[in-house]
Amino acid sequence: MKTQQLQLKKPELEVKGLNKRYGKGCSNCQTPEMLHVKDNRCQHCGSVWACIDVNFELYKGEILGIVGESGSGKSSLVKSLYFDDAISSGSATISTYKNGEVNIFTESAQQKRYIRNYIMGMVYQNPYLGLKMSFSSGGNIAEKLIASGTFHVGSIRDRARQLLEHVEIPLARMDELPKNFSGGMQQRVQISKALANNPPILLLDEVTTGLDLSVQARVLDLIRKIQRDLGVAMIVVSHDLGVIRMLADRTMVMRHGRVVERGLTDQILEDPQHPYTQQLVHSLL
Ligand SMILES: Nc1ncnc2c1ncn2[C@@H]1O[C@H](COP(=O)(O)OP(=O)(O)OP(=O)(O)O)[C@@H](O)[C@H]1O
Repeated sequence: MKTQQLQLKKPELEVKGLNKRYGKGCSNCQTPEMLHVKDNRCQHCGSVWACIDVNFELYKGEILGIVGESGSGKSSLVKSLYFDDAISSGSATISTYKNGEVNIFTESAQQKRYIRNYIMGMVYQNPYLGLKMSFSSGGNIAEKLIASGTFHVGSIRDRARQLLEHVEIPLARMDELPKNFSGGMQQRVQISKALANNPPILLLDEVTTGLDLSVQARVLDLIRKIQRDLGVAMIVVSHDLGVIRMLADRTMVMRHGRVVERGLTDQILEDPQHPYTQQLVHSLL
């Protein structure tokens, strides 16, 4: 989707002024502007401003890539959005949640659980964070469905079959523990679990990092297929511009907690403006 087309639509997710600090902070780092250093770490108390004034929109059915070197704040951003980590300040609204009129970060714990169950799915780099390895693959999906109020065993198994088929897990393995699966299969089960309740937004954090190239390609194909078939809006986090090039319509480049460049992925790859992006792009060539 092109930028002009996107701008005519209401964003699915809109994030404004998101700040996230790890650590208690001290009189020298109450705000990120006070740091006066090249990076985002306070030299006095060691606190880190992992996300600094992050603003962006995510539109229905698009894939937004977030790229940057290790420690640039990519994971902190998606973990904050999924409420894994509490933010320091900022707001996010979702058009399909209370008409986009409520800052999701100030909602109650119960409402945040609702958002995690129905509105957002998350796929982690480490499948141990997204899956219960002592539950079968079908059981993992069932857990998500039960959390959202589906209790009929037949319906749960039907939905689990449908989801596992979608991610190309042989149905004969539905009752096996995912800890016996390969890394690529575990990621595919994680994706199916994250999609269990048809969330309009899917967050994917370095989901192919550490996989063999051929396995990586299969997972990337699957992500593209899901976007095509289901029209889910996705945020794809990766340190690898190759992954971003394959998947993302638009891309944001992060460095030391800040977004230093954003635009159509092709544009960023062909004509990077920020010296840091130029460096990233040249390392890909
Ligand atoms: N739980 C935590 N406690 C303290 N500091 C943290 C914590 N998690 C992340 N950080 C710091 O926040 C900064 C951003 O980390 P983050 O994991 O978001 O970066 P990233 O771009 O996702 O990198 P990577 O791909 O290596 O995970 C880093 O300086 C990191 O050390």
